Amino acid sequence: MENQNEEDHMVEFTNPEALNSTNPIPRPRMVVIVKKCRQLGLDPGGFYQPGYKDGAKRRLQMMCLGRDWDPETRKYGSRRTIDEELRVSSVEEILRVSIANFYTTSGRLGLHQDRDESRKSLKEGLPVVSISTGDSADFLYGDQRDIGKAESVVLESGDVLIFGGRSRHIFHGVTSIIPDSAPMNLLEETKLRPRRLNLTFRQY
Ligand SMILES: O=C(O)CCC(=O)C(=O)O
Ligand SMILES: [Fe+2]
Repeated sequence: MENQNEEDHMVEFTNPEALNSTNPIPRPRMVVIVKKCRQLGLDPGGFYQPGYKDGAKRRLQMMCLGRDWDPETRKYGSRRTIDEELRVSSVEEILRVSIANFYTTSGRLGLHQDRDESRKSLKEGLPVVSISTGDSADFLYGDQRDIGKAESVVLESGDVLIFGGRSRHIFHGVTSIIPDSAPMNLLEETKLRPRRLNLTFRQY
């Protein structure tokens, strides 16, 4: 959010519901999600390795469903035609923005805030809903961009992490992917290579 003062960045982790990790997605549903992402990801307009403004590459593969987020300009553009496919999902209909990240075992995502959504969405603290599948990840979060002061939690396949309200502006990132930690039956049923797929949903 532009012109946000330092105080607005402060996050209090007093509301456990604002940042929680549970395991609510049943495996058959996960299989459907992973297969759909795999199919969309292989299409033109699917997964690609985004970069930073300075030319460095991010250490993950990304695909936007719903509005298209440009990691270089950090702005949302119009929808991609490929979206029509996933619009069958009611969650996507409501929340409008979904970004899929695909991590190999060397994948990482530095500490950052999700703050490119509309001023209204950010101000209201509308939650980011994050679904993890495949290999587990060491996920870091905190109220400052400081790895040394951040807390960590392992996100496993099937975990849903929700950060909204006062936790909407947490700094967060992925420090490592835990090799060979994906549930074997998920890999067998989806033919997903043993990697991590993360889906985030946001209201623009
Ligand atoms: O992969 C994750 O768990 C986090 C993804 C994320 O923070 C993002 O896409 O903004
Ligand atoms: Fe994020």
